[in-house]
Amino acid sequence: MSNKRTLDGFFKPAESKRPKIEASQEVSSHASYPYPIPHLPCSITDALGFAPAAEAKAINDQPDLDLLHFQPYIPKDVQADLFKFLRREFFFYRVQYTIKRGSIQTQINTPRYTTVFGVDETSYFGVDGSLLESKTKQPVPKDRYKCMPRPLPQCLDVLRKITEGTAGETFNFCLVNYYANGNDSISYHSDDERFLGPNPAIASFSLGAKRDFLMKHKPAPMSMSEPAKPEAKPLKLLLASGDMILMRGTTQTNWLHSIPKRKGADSGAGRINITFRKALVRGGTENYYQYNVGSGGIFRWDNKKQEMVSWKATEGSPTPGPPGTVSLTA
Ligand SMILES: O=C(O)CCC(=O)C(=O)O
Ligand SMILES: [Fe+2]
Repeated sequence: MSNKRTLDGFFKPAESKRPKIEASQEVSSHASYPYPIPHLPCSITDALGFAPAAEAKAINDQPDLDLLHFQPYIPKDVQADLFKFLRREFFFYRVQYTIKRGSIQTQINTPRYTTVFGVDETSYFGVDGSLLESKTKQPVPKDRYKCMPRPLPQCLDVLRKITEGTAGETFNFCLVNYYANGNDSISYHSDDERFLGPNPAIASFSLGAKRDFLMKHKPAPMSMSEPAKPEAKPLKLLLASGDMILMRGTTQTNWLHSIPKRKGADSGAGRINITFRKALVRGGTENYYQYNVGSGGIFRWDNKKQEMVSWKATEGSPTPGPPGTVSLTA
């Protein structure tokens, strides 16, 4: 075979020469972060300028259901890079908590890695990262929150702004789930807490492994006065890397959703889910940090081991939990 370079060779994009994911020099830091989070590499930020990459399919042919499904939202050429960047750069938690039903206490082990950023509408972060009251613009008293709210890092804020443009909504919270494999899951629930207000819009992104997204209508309350509504059929959407589901209107009030455990194809691979939401009152901030940060250890992605590993803080680094709690594992 000749080594002579052909014209074709000159004009073909040199795909293999593209740097993997170049590190950004700039970082997002905050007193509440265990360590800084690099800004998105320019290659990813630039590509996000082309989002949404596809028009949305409306799914609203069932009672009380109002969904938009973007397949995909994140352009194909950066889906894998964005997934790897976020998995590598975030700190995650594996939250445990107890619930009491009557006299019986049960320990719940959240079956996925989680993290959260943001603060409810009553507060905002000043340019120096300090927490200010929305009404008075004065510093929020130290004991206002049991948790330590933290601002969205730049890498999520870029996506938040684009998503706000698409959804015609504003968001102040970002929850991140990492499903390490098919054993990780989220059970049937609705994101209808009162602190989100009526008819909350929730934008939900998928990156990495494909997973089923199941939806079913909540049981209708028995009512003599209201006529029976037509039966709602359960729904199964296969969420692929780069997809975004916008859930809005009466969806959360009336429908439950879940990501069930998965066996077989793709069950060994990881998936990141990012949701943007708007919490109106303080209770939302306390709730989101309690169930997505908690008081357990911090986990980081270990690229050699290809798994999340427990991370030990160096002395003097801040703990992300409520002030005064010991939140680092050995
Ligand atoms: O992982 C997903 O797609 C769904 C996550 C979810 O429902 C939630 O975090 O409330
Ligand atoms: Fe949810």
